[in-house]
Amino acid sequence: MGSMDGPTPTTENGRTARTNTTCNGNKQQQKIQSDDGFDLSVVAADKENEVFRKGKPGLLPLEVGTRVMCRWRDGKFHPVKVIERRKMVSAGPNDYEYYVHYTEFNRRLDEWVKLEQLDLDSVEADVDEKVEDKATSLKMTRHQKRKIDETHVEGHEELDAASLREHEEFTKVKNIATIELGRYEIETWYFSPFPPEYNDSLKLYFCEFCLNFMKRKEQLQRHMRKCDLKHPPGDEIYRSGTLSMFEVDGKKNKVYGQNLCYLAKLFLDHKTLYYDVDLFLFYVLCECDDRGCHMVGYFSKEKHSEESYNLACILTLPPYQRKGYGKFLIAFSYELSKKEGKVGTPERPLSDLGMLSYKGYWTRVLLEILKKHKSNISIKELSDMTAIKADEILSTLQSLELIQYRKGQHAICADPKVLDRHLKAAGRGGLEVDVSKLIWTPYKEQG
Ligand SMILES: CC(=O)SCCNC(=O)CCNC(=O)[C@H](O)C(C)(C)COP(=O)(O)OP(=O)(O)OC[C@H]1O[C@@H](n2cnc3c(N)ncnc32)[C@H](O)[C@@H]1OP(=O)(O)O
Repeated sequence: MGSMDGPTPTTENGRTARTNTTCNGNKQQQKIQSDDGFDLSVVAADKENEVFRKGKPGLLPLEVGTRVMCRWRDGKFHPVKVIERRKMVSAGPNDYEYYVHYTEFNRRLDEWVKLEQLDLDSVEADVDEKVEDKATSLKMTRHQKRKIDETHVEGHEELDAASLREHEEFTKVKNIATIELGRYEIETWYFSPFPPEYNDSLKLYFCEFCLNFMKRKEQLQRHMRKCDLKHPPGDEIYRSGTLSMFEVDGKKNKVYGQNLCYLAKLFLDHKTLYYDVDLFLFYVLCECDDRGCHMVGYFSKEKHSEESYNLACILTLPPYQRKGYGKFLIAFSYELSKKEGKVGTPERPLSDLGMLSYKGYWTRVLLEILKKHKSNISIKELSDMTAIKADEILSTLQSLELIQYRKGQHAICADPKVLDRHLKAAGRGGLEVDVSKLIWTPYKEQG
């Protein structure tokens, strides 16, 4: 496979990518065929690349910021940007691994790749670094501010450009690669600001009940012999079959709340990590068996929200995703809002998966009501029935083209056939919340 100068393009994919891109990765290369159908452009490109590599002895190691094509797990080449590089153990001068961001994909797919996964012929000549230099030499941008808020490391307002960049770079690369939680080993998605003593650990071991985390398996085994929790600390407010929901008060269970935030940040990108867990309630969903209650996912909720947020962060742990638990958690958050007699909305920004789940939930809930009531119902009534904010009802129905604007007013036009078509397209409903099993009163500050 790869030599010190880069991979020899012997695979079909390598060859395909090469024929489609030139050295700067943008222009399409003309396909030249010989009489017997052999693709001569490959040979031509190989020659050209040879020259390119020889002509650019400084190509390797690649600079941070380089844009290049990279072979992904689907076997195809995709454009990436190099975020970071590291020398490999027992390495030659150019033996680096590269941490890349696939520019077409979400950041959770960022990963370390080997040189042979990169198509060096597609390296773009200009490295982005200069542009980034410019940005960091200016005052802090909104984006940078947000990045810092995300990880909530205090004192950043004081940072000079160099330290700021150092911090940005630090958070760009996933620190923990995998975690062990209960019977699952889970690959992480994003950076999470664990205390510095965990910085050198690629894997962390979590107690699935108290969520304490450790660097070594033996520590976890020792801990499990002592830990007397078999479910999240707090009140069980819902039980239906094997499914239970626990309400954990961040003020009463500070360490648990913080551990949960560290864990959740590994799968949440644009969310602030609040150390100040006192202000939150955590609703932890569990599948229960004779060994205990195993966390499936959770959502957090501010005790008092001025913006009528009924959910701050939501997570279904990856092994449990796409099984309807996300919609269950969303439905649960609205059931709590109904009990409070308030409308609610999730805190922004929503992630891509968060947005998909919410849109799916809103669509299904609204269509099912419209099916029963035909169009004789107003947005206000829908909002009262569902605890969904009127704005979100309007935008959902607008996206389904069920709203007409007549005489200065929005009117719902719901043809039963159209409703059925949309309902079919809306997919599965998710796990149902059986409201009769919810035993809960809204949070009240204790005197
Ligand atoms: C306010 C906020 O916190 S925003 C941040 C939201 N949280 C995150 O992004 C954390 C990481 N992601 C997750 O934890 C999960 O993906 C959640 C919580 C968003 C959804 O949880 P899940 O248990 O997978 O949800 P559920 O099984 O009910 O599916 C929800 C719907 O979202 C869509 N969806 C969810 N995941 C995917 C996916 N990977 N690809 C395509 N569609 C998806 C589908 O429409 C799905 O319904 P379907 O399976 O019937 O087609």
